[in-house]
Amino acid sequence: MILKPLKRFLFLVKLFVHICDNLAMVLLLDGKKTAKKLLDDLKKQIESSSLKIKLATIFDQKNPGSSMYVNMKVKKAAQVGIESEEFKVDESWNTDKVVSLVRKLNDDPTVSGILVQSPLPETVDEKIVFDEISPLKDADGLTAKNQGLLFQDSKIAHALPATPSGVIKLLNEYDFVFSGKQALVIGRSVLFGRPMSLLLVNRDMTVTLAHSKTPKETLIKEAKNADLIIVAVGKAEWFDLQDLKNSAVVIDVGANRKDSKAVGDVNFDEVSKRVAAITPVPGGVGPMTIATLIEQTYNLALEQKRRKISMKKAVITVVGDDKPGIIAAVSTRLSENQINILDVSQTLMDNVFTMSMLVDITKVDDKFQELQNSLKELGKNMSVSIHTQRQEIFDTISKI
Ligand SMILES: Nc1nc(=O)c2c([nH]1)NC[C@@H]1CN(c3ccc(C(=O)N[C@@H](CCC(=O)O)C(=O)O)cc3)C=[N+]21
Repeated sequence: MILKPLKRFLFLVKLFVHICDNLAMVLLLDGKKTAKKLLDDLKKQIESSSLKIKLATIFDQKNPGSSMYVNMKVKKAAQVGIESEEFKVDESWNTDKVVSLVRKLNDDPTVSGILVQSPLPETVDEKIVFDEISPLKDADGLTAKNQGLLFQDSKIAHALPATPSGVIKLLNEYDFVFSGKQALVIGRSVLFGRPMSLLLVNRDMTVTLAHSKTPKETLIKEAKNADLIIVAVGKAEWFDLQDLKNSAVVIDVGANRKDSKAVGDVNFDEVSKRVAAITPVPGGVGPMTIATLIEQTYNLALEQKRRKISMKKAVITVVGDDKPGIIAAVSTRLSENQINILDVSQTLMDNVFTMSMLVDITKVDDKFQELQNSLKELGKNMSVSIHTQRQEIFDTISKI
């Protein structure tokens, strides 16, 4: 008699466990929502900063994926108040031509950030192009300088590769604990796998970086022990290993198309049944990549403004009889001294040549007098008068 209620109770417990087992208990890591939160916050900051921010994008116009992703980035940037300028390249471009374009954008003070969308046409060596971007304008964090700072786990502020950084932000949003845990990253690209594994090592994880030459048995063994599995192999629904920790978190970095639908690198239906949390595609890593790129463009604009304020400037005036070679001689002397010309104006009145230049003397600030004398001497040799003054003097005069 006393056994009956107990049996019934045990049956209910078993039933409950069975139902829980079969319910989709997996937590979806919502990149769309997290990215929106980040961008809403950024929009407010940009509005109150009243900065004029511009992102320049370079991409292969014939690559359908690139056009689509760049369009998405441009649209999201516009929503938070960042302007874009697009530069389309095709296979008629070689590496040198793209490098010249990047250099022009580096020197353009209206451009805050540069994004080179991968892949560029086969006629262009992409890595050379990445490294030509000024680290101060590297919105996607892919230059050797910025990846080197990541390698060093440097305290110096630097842009991070946008996709792996977006993954970290998403995991943080869900309070994922990194330290001491086991990670498996599959894919060793410069854009993603390499920087991703470093970001995790820097957060005290033990990381396995697997790739196309990793034997299947190794992959199976590593996946079984991993607390965090990140898949970036570029093959639709490729990851379908069954033997996983039920506490594992799976991040799907894939951006593939199947029957014109967006699908990831993970077989979602199979894997999501066996783990604790997973990112969906669409709506996972993709939106986080875009939000991170945009946030970094804003950070670059802030840093550029800070440097502009602390920049030391001088005004150089050249007056004398017009003769060929004056401009060339002065600009050569300036570039030998690592001085950048910020602005120039020239006039010729009754054969009297006048030129004024605004220059950046930040690098030679402590040798200002030497510079003054050197230019004065140069003027004497050409029978023109060259006068150099710090710009602060003009600022003070206009205040009086
Ligand atoms: N220098 C460089 N930086 C990149 O960040 C970069 C790149 N090159 N080359 C190509 C990949 C690809 N990529 C994506 C960004 C957003 C989505 C995204 O938001 N996708 C939507 C789905 C869109 C759809 O396909 O319908 C989503 O996941 O919700 C996808 C893919 C950035 N990439």
